[in-house]
Amino acid sequence: MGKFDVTAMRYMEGEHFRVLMAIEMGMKNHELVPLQLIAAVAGIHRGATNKILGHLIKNRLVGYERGKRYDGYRLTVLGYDYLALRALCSRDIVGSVGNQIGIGKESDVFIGGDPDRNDVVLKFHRLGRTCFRKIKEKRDYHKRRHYCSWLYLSRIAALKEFCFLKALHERKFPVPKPVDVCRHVVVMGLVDGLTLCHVDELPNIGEMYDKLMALIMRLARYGVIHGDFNEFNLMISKDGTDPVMIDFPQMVSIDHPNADFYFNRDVQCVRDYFRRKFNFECPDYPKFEDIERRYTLDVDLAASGFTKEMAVDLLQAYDKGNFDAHLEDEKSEDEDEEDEEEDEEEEQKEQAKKDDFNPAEYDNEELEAIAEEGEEQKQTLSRESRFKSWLETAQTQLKETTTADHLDAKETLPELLPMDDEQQAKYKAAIAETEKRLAEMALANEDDEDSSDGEYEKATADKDELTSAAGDHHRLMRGKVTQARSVYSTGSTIAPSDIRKRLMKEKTRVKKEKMKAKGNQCAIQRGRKTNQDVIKEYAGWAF
Ligand SMILES: Nc1ncnc2c1ncn2[C@@H]1O[C@H](COP(=O)(O)OP(=O)(O)OP(=O)(O)O)[C@@H](O)[C@H]1O
Repeated sequence: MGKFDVTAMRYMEGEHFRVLMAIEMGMKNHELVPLQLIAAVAGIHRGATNKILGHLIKNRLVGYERGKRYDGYRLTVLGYDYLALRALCSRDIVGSVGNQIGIGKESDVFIGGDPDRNDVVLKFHRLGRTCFRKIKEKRDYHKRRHYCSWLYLSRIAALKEFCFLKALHERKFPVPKPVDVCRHVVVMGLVDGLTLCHVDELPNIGEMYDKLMALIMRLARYGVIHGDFNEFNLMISKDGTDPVMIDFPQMVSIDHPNADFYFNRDVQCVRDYFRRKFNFECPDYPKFEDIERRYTLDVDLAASGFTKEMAVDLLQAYDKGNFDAHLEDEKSEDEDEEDEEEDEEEEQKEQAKKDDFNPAEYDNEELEAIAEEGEEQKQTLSRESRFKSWLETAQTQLKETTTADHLDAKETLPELLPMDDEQQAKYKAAIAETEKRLAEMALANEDDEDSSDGEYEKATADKDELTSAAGDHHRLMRGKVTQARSVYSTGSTIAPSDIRKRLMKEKTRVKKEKMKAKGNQCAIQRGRKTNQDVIKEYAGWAF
């Protein structure tokens, strides 16, 4: 157990603490607080804030992290300790910090001194230090960060302890003197003694046993049950005569549904310990039925500064056991890798989902365009019957006018049309109409793709027939025997629905590629952007 290193605090100025406080405030709703926000909250120019942050990072009061989505700063445990100590110093509660005198599951206990050099104990609450380090649980915690950040939980744990300490001390229970609470630090009087687990000899074992049982009963008369009344939470004065309760994290009311269970467990704990350690057994011990309630300490505690909401949050954190985010900086590399792998897996899954063509994912503009196309298609389909009848007429006319043989021609079609005006107009109109139909059908929606595709192919064939028939007719009229010229078509051999799908996929692929920038790459871009902002801001200033 070492000394609390407060050396860096000597060299810190008001602005350093302002920046620390800005990060603390930012962390209420940010996992990582961006530089811009810190500068804005602290009211210090961004360049100066950057410099201060550099100093704080060097002293490990602040951490800088490059997150997946954004970069920023977070307060370290030491940074939070410094903030609390600074506030306690300015309140003239603490004047010095010394050695660590105790270490609990959820706290570090240091000896300190007030400005008059009287001893005080500083208990720094650190929730979830030793257990519950599984990644899954941590992830779960991150998802619920908004209500159980380690800052918040440590703070309410300290507040709870201080409220209980105060209430018990006022009622003359043997507890350390409560001095003050700030953030996650409780300041209390020093108990000059040893924890019961470290006491090997007692001047009067029976008397101590009675005192402990009497203490349990007295608490019950006041309406509360300790809940964790064991050798680790009890201190014995140096002369071995007076017990002092130092910790009561699970104190419950005697109206609690499981109150008898907690009460009996406390009693049994003391009995077992005395039998094991001092070989002392006593047939007399208090029973839950013997309790006569006289006071309402439980009600007073409920009405103290520690609200019900805080109690629920704290209990949830204890139950879930996932409140060790502050240990992230101690997290092993393996765990980091696992985290990243899992994140990547999640991203890949998301990506795979997006790969599937889903019109619902397109933006409004695209949806509107598709709807418009649908309308057009409806109109087209309503004219379908007219088109069919027209086509039939054209086909019969063609049969009448064409011969079986197809003849060759060197000239192009427009040049080869010395037909009479009526015939020329008829063919021209038929071809133009067919081409128009083909163009409309190409734009038609894919909802009825089967039917429209069939029609489309049919129309293409008809048009080709019309064109070649026009050529044949012309050649016959000229009395020349020619071969059918190679026909041309404006229609594509790929179905329009396929083309549309491919275009849509192409669009999404381009979008997806843009989204792929992540990790370091993304962080570098963000860094560059921030630098650009800073440069812009300082334009015209000499450094
Ligand atoms: N007021 C005090 N005076 C002297 N020593 C203290 C005081 N408070 C705590 N300690 C020392 O610090 C140690 C840890 O304190 P405490 O039990 O309150 O922490 P904790 O985190 O609640 O521990 P746990 O949950 O493991 O019981 C104690 O065993 C004791 O040695």
